[in-house]
Amino acid sequence: MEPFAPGKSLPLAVELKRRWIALRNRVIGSQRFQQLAARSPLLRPVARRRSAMLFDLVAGFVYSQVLQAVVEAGLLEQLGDDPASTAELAQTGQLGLPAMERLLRAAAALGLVEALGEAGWMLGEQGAALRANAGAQAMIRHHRLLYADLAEPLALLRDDRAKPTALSSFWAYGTQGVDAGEYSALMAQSQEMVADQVLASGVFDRCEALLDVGGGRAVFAGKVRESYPGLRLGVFDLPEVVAQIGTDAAGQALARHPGDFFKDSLPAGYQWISLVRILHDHDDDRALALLRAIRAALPPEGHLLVAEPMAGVRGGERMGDAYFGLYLWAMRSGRPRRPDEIGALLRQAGFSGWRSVPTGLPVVTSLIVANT
Ligand SMILES: C[S@@+](CC[C@H](N)C(=O)[O-])C[C@H]1O[C@@H](n2cnc3c(N)ncnc32)[C@H](O)[C@@H]1O
Repeated sequence: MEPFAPGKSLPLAVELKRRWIALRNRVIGSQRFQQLAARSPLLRPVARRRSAMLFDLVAGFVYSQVLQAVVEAGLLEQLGDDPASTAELAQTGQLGLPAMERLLRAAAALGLVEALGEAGWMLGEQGAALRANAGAQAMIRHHRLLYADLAEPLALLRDDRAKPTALSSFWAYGTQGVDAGEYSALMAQSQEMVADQVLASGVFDRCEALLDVGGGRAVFAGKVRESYPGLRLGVFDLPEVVAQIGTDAAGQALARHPGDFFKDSLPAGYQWISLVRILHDHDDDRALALLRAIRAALPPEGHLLVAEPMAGVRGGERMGDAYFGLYLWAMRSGRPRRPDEIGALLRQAGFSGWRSVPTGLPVVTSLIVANT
């Protein structure tokens, strides 16, 4: 992107957009407009919504810490069915009474718990949704590492990914001899939401054989099996991860392929390959090498499914660009990509074409299907 030089002519569409943004920002930033909006019955709801959004940005870190305290203090489990008093909750969370009172009031303001007068506390709407979502709870606990890395965000960005971070140490699986158990468990817990989106899209309706590359403990493959019992399934992952796949009937029914996708060739004989939450973990050179290896393993009428939160997708911008943008920066590898950026890598890797497949929840995942 070239630096903007005043007076330099821009293409008409860009110039019109520049003028519109400049005018809008002057109006929104003017104190007179803000006072007018606050007084006008017509503009007041918009002004309130905008200031609430701005305040959420200002206070987001505090909200996340309240969330973490609620999860770690065991409040979701204790308030699962029956109400509990502040004193009971204080005992569970190992907090003093005033501290628990303060936490509960903060959690109530965020919809995590709800006061039941003298009878104590119950889960709020957000708390009830979160209690049913083991994956989200696992991510909240895991965020302790991300927030440690983000304590000085500018320092993290200026460092240009040179120094190890808490997240990069956590994800240094396999290659550096770190136990694969903890990260595989985290991935497995948050997989259900992703698998639901993929299966609802119907992309596998005509698939006969699928290899899930980077398939972890085969949670995704297991969900595919439930929806398509006749489908032949395989999982490729690092040897220590493949070794963790269960030995129950479902685990035995799939082919296990231990290996390193940057060093070993992928097994042939599968009409479809899936990459679920894999590509964005890797910088462009490694992502391209992986796509080339996949292209080489697929038959002439083969397909690749890429499933991950993507950048620039309407409804998923906060997850793709803001959350994963910073998460992967702190991890020191990978980046969220727009569908067209993934498409360009697919073309470079030798795929003949690709298409985006819409999902109901782009914050959970977007989908791309490529053809050989
Ligand atoms: C972010 S996890 C995603 C797991 C799973 N697809 C999911 O969505 O839950 C990345 C997976 O890629 C595997 N992986 C990382 N590097 C690998 C490599 N070089 N070769 C094979 N698998 C690898 C990891 O072991 C892990 O299971």
